[in-house]
Amino acid sequence: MDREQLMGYVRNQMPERRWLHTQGVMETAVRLAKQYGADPEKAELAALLHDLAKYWPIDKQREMVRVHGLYPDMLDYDDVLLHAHVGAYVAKTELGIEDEEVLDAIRFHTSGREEMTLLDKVICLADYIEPGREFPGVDGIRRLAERSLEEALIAGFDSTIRYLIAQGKKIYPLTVLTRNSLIDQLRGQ
Ligand SMILES: Nc1ncnc2c1ncn2[C@@H]1O[C@H](COP(=O)(O)OP(=O)(O)O)[C@@H](O)[C@H]1O
Repeated sequence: MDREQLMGYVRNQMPERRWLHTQGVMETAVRLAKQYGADPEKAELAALLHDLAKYWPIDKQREMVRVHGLYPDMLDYDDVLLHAHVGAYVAKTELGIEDEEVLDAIRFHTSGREEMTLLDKVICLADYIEPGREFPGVDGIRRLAERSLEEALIAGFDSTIRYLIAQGKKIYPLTVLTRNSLIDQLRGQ
């Protein structure tokens, strides 16, 4: 599929407000990629595809994670985590995306992972700060994004972890490991 076909495909998978979010993530990811030296084309592609499975029925997502062995430990946590792995799987097997860097950035855009690549960081942060986002603290994260990907991402994960604690929800541990790893990176370890 070419870029226009992929845009049409993704747009058909989601309601209009999520398509606006996707476009916001694309613009922000390209800007961050240029600012921090990642590949803007890969950033735009990963951003376009990152939420493609977000509105797929949860039963279908759970089934795909089980059947295809996509990070099955996620099945014990919030279902919202699944769409990232399902999206990467669909991008690879149905949309012909072969670039593993792009696929990983889709795969880990919600949870993060230890030793995130530059592209992973760009997509994850763009998802937090695209212009349509309005959660408490988002402007502070936007300001941090002007000087440090890592500081901004830590603030983003802090906000997610605080939210999960306030809701009494379980925290998928990879996000905690991701945050620890980003703190080590900031300290130059
Ligand atoms: N480590 C985690 N453990 C459990 N749930 C998480 C974790 N990280 C993120 N989430 C859930 O995922 C949501 C964010 O997912 P995301 O794909 O960015 O959705 P949206 O784009 O709608 O904000 C958080 O609000 C939280 O509910």
